[in-house]
Amino acid sequence: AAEEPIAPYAQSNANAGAKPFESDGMWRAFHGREGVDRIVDGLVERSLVDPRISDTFKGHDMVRLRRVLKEQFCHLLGGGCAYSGRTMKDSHKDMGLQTADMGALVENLQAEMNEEGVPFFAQNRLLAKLAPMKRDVVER
Ligand code: HEM
Repeated sequence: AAEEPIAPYAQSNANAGAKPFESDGMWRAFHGREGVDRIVDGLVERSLVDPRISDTFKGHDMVRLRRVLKEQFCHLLGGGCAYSGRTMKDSHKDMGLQTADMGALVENLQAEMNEEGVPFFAQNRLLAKLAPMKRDVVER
């Protein structure tokens, strides 16, 4: 499916907001590309019907979001993907996100990781990597 055009920006793995895990243990715990694709698709679908946060996603390009979110997770989990998306600060600016929105998204991610059968310790290692991004996502 086609993506909507966006303003140009500098692409870099540094935009992904954290350094990747170095071994392939996490990538395997998430069942590789197929597992990550299922988790990201499920996360987006779950968030689109979640009354707490669904409005936030309206009018945004979900084709692009799915693609770059899959890249970001693959990159961070040590799957060897390059991340081609924007920084976490640029991606979420002017969206007015609050701590509760971050909590809702994390709950949806946990539900998808559970459904995929990702071991609990591996779930928590990913969540610990994402947690510091809160300062770039949520508005002070
Ligand atoms: C650690 C937490 C989060 C991560 C890692 C994350 C990751 C991302 C990524 C990779 C993108 C796409 C960047 C691009 O288009 O170049 C994005 C965009 C977006 N995120 Fe997040 N996100 C997080 C939190 C949230 C929360 C809490 C919400 C709302 C409840 C949210 C809603 C959105 C929306 C609506 C977009 C589309 C923005 C646009 O169209 O320009 N995100 N996010």
